[in-house]
Amino acid sequence: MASEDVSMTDTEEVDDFEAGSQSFVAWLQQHGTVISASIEIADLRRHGAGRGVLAKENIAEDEELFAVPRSSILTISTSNLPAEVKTQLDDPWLGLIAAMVYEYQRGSESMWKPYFAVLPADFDTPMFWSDGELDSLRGSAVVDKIGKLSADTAFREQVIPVIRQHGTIFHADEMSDDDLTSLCHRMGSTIMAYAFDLEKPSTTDPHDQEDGWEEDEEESESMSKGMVPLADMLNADANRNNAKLYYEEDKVVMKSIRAIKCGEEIFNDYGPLPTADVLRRYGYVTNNYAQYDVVEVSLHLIKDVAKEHMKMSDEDLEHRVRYLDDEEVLDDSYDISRSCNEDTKPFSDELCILLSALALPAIEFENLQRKRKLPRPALEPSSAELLSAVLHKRQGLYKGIMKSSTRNDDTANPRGTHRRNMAQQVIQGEQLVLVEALAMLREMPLRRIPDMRARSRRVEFLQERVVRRLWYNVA
Ligand SMILES: C[S@@+](CC[C@H](N)C(=O)[O-])C[C@H]1O[C@@H](n2cnc3c(N)ncnc32)[C@H](O)[C@@H]1O
Repeated sequence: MASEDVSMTDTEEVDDFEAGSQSFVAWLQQHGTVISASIEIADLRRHGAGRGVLAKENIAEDEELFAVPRSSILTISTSNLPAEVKTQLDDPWLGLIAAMVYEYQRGSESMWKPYFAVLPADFDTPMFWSDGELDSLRGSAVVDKIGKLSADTAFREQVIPVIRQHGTIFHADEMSDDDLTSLCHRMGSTIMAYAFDLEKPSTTDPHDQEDGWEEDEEESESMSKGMVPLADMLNADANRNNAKLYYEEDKVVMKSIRAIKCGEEIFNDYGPLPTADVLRRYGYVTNNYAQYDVVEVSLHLIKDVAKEHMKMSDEDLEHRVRYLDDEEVLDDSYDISRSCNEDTKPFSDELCILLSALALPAIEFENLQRKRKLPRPALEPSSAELLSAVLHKRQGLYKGIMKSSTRNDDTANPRGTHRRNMAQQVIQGEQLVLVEALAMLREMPLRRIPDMRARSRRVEFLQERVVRRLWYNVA
C-alpha cells in the first residue's frame, strides 16, 4: 500500500521499470501532454503499489498537474482500427477491448506502444485467482460478481469472431482462441482498473462538480470509455484523494483539489467502494476502504430464516413476498452497511419493509394489503429480532473460510499468500459489518427500555420515598 509520504530512493538503479516510466513521459510530452514540474512518476513497488505520482514540491489547491490532449486518449474512436471493424463493435466495453487488442498487436506501428509498456501484463484481481485462492473469499458476495464465465462468453461470441474475421488486421492469424481469450481478459482487466468514463459533465471549476465519486457500475457500463495515459498512473486510497480529472473540449486536465505537500502521493478517486469491490476491480486492498464495507444478504436467505423463525407456511411466505414484488419494493439482495458510513443507512428502507412484512401477524399484514399499504420502513422489535436471526445465519456462511485462509500451505507462493491475505481483509471487514449490525440490533430494544427503565427507576424512587416518609413519620 502506498504511504502518505513516500520519496524515491536515489540509490535505486535505473532498471527496466524506470526506463519504462521515462520513455512513457517522453512519449506523453511528444504527443502534447503538458506535465507540471511539481510532479513525478514514482516507483512505489516497495509499497505494493506499482507506479504512482508524487508531489516534487508543495502544490496549492486547484493547481493544474497535467493536461492530456484528447488525441492521446486510447478509445475505440481514436484507435486506428478500420472503420468497418469499429462498426461491428457497438458495446463500449467490448469495443475498447478490441481496440486495445488491435493497438497492442500492432507493436511499434501503434502510437500507444510506450503506453502499453507501462500497463500491467498480469493482475491480482480475483478474475485470475486459482480455485483455492477464491475459496478464501467464500462467504463474500464478491465471489459471484467476478464474472469470469460471462466475460469468456462475451469474448468468444462477440469479440473473437470480429478478430477472426479481420485476422490479418489484428495480427491474430497464428493465435489460438485460448490465446485471444487471455489477451481479451488482459485488456478487459486493464480497462477495469485503468479506464475512465469519458462522458462526465464537463466544467473547469472543481467547486461546480459533485462530490467526485465515480458513477456506479451500471451507469458506467453505458458510458464511453477511454484509457487516459498518465491520469491512470494515479493510485487511490478511499477518501485520501487530492486530485481530480476535468474534461475540456480538446484535453483532459488533472488538478489538485486540495493543497499537497512535497513528497506526498497524488491520489485519484476510485469511489466509495467496499474493500471487496476494490479487490475485484483493482486487485488491492487498504484499510481506508473498510468504512464502505457491506455485507450482502440475499432474499433467499431472508426467506429461509423467516420461514423457520416466524413459523410461516410456504404459501404465506410467498404470498407476502409476491405482494412486495407487485408493489415494486422487493430486491434480490440487501446490503448491510457500516454505521460509520454517513452516506448509507446500515439497514435500508427496502430491507426494513421486507422484514416488517414478514414479521407482521397475519391479520395485520392482510389489513395493510387490503388498504394497498406497505409497512413503515423502520425496525420494530419483531422485525429487528428476525433481522438478528438472518444476520446470525449470514455470519455462518463465513465460518469455513477463516480456517482455510489461515492455512499456511503456500509459503512457497508469495503471490498466493498475498491474495489470501487480501481475501482475509475482505472477510474480516464484512464480519465486522455483521458484528456491528448485530450490536446495533441488540441495542435497539434497549432504546425503548430506557423509558421503561427510567419509569421503573422513578417508581422505585417514589416507593423508596414513601417508605422513607413512613419511616420518618414512624420515627
Ligand atoms: C489506475 S492504476 C494506478 C497506477 C498503477 N499503480 C500502475 O503501476 O500502473 C490502478 C492500479 O494501481 C494499483 N493501486 C492503486 N491504488 C493503490 C493503493 N492505494 N495501494 C496499492 N495499489 C494501488 C492497483 O494495482 C490498481 O489496479
